[in-house]
Amino acid sequence: MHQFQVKVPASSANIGPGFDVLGMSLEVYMTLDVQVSDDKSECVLTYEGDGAEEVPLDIHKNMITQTALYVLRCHDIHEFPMATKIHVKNPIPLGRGMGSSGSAAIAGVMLANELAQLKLSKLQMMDYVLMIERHPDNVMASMMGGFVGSFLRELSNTEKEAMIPSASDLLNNKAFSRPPENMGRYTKLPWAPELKALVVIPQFHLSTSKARSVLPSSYTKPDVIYNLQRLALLTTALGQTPVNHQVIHEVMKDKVHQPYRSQLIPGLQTILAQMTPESQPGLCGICLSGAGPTILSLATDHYEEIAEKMLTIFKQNNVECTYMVLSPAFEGASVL
Ligand SMILES: Nc1ncnc2c1ncn2[C@@H]1O[C@H](COP(=O)(O)OP(=O)(O)OP(=O)(O)O)[C@@H](O)[C@H]1O
Ligand SMILES: N[C@@H](CCO)C(=O)O
Repeated sequence: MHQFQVKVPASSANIGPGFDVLGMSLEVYMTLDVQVSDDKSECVLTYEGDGAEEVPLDIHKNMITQTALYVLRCHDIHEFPMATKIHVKNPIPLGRGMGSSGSAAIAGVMLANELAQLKLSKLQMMDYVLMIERHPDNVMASMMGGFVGSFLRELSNTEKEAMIPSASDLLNNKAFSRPPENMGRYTKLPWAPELKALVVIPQFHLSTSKARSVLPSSYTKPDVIYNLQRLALLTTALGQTPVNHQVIHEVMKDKVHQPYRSQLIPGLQTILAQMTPESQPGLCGICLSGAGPTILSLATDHYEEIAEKMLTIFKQNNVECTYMVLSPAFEGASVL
């Protein structure tokens, strides 16, 4: 019997001004325990954790196994080995801005790579992940680990054609396209050891597609400059010890996505306006985590007080929340 475990961290994307550029992995992990035996039983998927009531267990409908089947199809393999048992444990909240879909796509690609012994490198696996996720910030951080900046290289016209089918059509086997090679480029950025991520997670779902649909199709020059200036400093400010709380607070501000998404997240505007390093000892910066509704705060201490203040503001807006204090998952995704 062949047994292995796929382990993929959650992630937080954007980190303020780095829309679709910056991401950090978070040390809360989805795991897949996989057993392949040579008896004649069916492929079985079981699941526990967040989303257990809603996530399909049919391997042709579940995003993890659909992604694995897409990768296998690209290698002329059309089904899982017969007796594959996959047990998913998922503590990553679905549809909340902690990269659940990116982690699921990575888990699926790593599952296929291991089952079929494809011997793809992490960057080669990222090509398949990017066919599903399309923007690199969450998935590059989850796969590579730590605090990461990334972009998609420019594609030729032929390569652009490979990207025409939607992720949904690729996953549902309604279209077939191999990914362009070496699409994703990344760099790991420094991270000060005293910084931790506090994620305050509202108990409602916000899909990334809905949160992207409220964004404008163009931006004013002052707003673009506002973000670029902050982004440049942010990439080094988060790696400097001792951390400068005030500088980080200023450079985590954003004018590209948060102002538009705040209509979808009651309480976000108040949190951004009221909570500063001056009012909350230990707090550095605050931003929307990914597409939201989770709020990411970077802080050096007093995590509980910061969280309680946010929970109070959310409660005044009739939103219940939970929270976690997490370090970056520096090693990224792995197969054990
Ligand atoms: N473990 C999983 N198993 C199956 N499907 C999943 C899993 N995790 C996520 N998904 C799919 O991804 C969807 C959520 O993706 P979405 O991009 O909207 O949010 P997110 O990835 O949690 O947030 P963000 O991209 O803002 O960080 C779920 O509704 C589900 O369809
Ligand atoms: N950069 C993405 C992250 C969420 O998947 C967004 O904010 O839409």
